[in-house]
Amino acid sequence: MDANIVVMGMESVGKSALTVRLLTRRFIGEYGDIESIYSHSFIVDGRAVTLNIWDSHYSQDFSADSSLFEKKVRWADGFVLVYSICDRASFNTVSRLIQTIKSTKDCLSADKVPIVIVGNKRDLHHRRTVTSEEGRLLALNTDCQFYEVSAAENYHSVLMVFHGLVDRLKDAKLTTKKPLRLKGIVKSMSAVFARRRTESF
Ligand SMILES: Nc1nc2c(ncn2[C@@H]2O[C@H](COP(=O)(O)OP(=O)(O)OP(=O)(O)O)[C@@H](O)[C@H]2O)c(=O)[nH]1
Repeated sequence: MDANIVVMGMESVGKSALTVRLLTRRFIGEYGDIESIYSHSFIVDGRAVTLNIWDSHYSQDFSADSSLFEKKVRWADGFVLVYSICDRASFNTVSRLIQTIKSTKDCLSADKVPIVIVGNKRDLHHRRTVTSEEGRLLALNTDCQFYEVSAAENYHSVLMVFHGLVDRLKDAKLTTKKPLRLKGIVKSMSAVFARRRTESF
């Protein structure tokens, strides 16, 4: 299976940290201002899966950025929507994103859009402002999957997020590959990963 994934959420919630964790198993702390599409292959239930993962920038106003936002949404087969458990505004943003994504996708398939909601920075529980129950409830009400993770502390939980999304993609009966049409916007990774990119992630 081959699928396009967009990672979205407000600034500083840990979108790059999650993506880089999946790709390299590492947490490096600072990620700079990179927006890239990465290709990552792994085996899920004995089956090879390749995900093209777009670690995307957040735009305050989806409508101001509507054409790019729409392009991202249409390109994507599945979504990882990230908030920080210490930042309520980022949680509210995920809720808005879900509605906007569902209304941007075709009406017929809107209910089935594979979306995983991720509450990140679980290690900062002493600064928590969004409870786990709120995350779970949002997922329940919007027919999404929910995980709380710490990209800083744990690779396994991040892997589970992407496995969960693959399950959703399978449920949506996605089996065909779409070409990576947005290659032109791919920017080079930071020096940290430039070396690693020659290796297979
Ligand atoms: N404590 C903690 N810090 C985290 C975690 N994930 C990310 N961070 C930190 O949060 C900050 C933002 O992380 P990024 O991965 O750059 O966040 P982003 O959402 O990609 O941010 P933008 O590129 O600005 O949209 C960095 O200082 C990270 O080190 C986490 O799980 N726990």
